[in-house]
Amino acid sequence: MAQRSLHSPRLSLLVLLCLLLVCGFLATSLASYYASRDAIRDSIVNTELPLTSDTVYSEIQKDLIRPVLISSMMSRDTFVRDWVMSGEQDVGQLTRYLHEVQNHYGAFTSFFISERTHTYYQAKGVLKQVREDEPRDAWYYRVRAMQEPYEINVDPDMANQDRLTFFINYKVLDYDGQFIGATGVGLTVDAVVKLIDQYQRKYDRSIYFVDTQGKLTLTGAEGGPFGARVGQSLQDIAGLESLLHKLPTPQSGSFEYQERDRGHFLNVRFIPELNWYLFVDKHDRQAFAGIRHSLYLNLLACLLITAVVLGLVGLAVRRYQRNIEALATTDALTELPNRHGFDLLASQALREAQRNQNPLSALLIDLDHFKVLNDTHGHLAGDQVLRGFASLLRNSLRQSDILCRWGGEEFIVLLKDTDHHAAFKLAEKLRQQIDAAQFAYNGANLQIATSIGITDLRQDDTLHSLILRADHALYRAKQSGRNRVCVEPAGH
Ligand SMILES: Nc1nc2c(ncn2[C@@H]2O[C@H](COP(=O)(O)OP(=O)(O)OP(=O)(O)O)[C@@H](O)[C@H]2O)c(=O)[nH]1
Repeated sequence: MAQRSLHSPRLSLLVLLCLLLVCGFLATSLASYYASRDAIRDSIVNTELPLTSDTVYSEIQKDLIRPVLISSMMSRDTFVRDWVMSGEQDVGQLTRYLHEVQNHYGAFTSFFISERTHTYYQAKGVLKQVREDEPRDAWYYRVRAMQEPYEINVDPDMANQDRLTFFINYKVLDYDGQFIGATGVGLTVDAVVKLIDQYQRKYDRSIYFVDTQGKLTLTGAEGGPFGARVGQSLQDIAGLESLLHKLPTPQSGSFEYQERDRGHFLNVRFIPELNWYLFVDKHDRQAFAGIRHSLYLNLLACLLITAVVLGLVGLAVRRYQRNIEALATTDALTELPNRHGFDLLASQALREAQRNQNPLSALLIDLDHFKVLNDTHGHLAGDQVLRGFASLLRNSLRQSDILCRWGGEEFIVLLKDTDHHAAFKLAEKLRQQIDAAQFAYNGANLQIATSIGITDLRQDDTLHSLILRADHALYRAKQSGRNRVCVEPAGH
């Protein structure tokens, strides 16, 4: 019971320490994880995505400004207007003109559509006649009807294997301001698509364009969000169905949405030249992977540190407890068991002897006139004699005998398997040895005599009754002149 009660505070201490360490480590690790997450999130929302959006936007503007100027010049060109107004006589003249513009300015295509004949001219010659009921020609009728002098449009170029092309469509007016046709140049969006691809690969983000109806208009080579293709509506893409309704207002800004188990950061910018939205989209799993990895490493390190600290504290506490236990049962001066230590050892020895009906004798040993020795030579000399006496006793007894400093200058010995006759012989031998012994102290040789009381164990004895009888025997030894051995046999 005593052992267990010593262990439970140790266990509580270790559990408490473990809780403190785990809570402390968890709190600091999680706090730094969430702080880093917020910092990364801020950087994505406020820096990374807007920067990508700016770059893509400026790339588009760069690509568009030159063609807009060229188209503007074409629409004001007197040759074109004169040629139309003089009845579109020599097709070769206009074709050469368009060919020259296309080659010189590096455009992908150049065109003129005549309002009078509805002929679509381009660098290679006449392409076709535009018709109001042909969906592919709707753009022309739109341009004709619009207020603004020009529009930028993205369409498949039917003259060039339907490659997606930016068209700058300018209205051409005669000298009286009457609409006589539409002209302009087209350039492929390959450069923008390449840029999109490069950014998507390098920075792990999706870049795509969406029109005001929510339809994907331009994506990287591998498609838009979740592989969606141009023409698909955001409303048909799982996870993005409700996105359009939630988009930031008025037209540009940041937005976050959830796609099953991962969050997305979205930067949306309205591009007035195209009447499109530019979407730059990044999911958080990749962004947070690094700090999540460090969080796991942190927690692992914390676990290891906790385990090591607990192990070391456990060892230290166990050693400390052992020392305390030893101190509690050992006499510091003689290093013999003290009365508490003796109680533990003696009770067990008594039980064993009584159970097995083995003889056992108790010797109560008291130094004679020790007070005189103390008074004459000093207390330290007394201590030295007590140490020497204890060591002499220890050396004269068997390992199995139980020896203890009972208090002051009194010692007790339990001799296992020994009746009072044998005990008497041993005690007498001890008494003579001590009588003859000299204890060196400070240049002097000190001598001391002992009185010894002996008794042996009865079946009904307790430790108390056994010692009481030995004490009677000791008393008789003292009374009858000291330096002698007296026996109080069990029968008395
Ligand atoms: N130096 C020293 N003296 C101690 C220690 N413990 C007890 N004593 C002394 O031992 C002395 C015991 O004195 P008494 O009980 O009168 O016994 P005594 O002088 O041996 O006389 P008798 O036992 O009658 O022969 C006291 O003076 C105590 O102070 C100790 O650890 N060191």
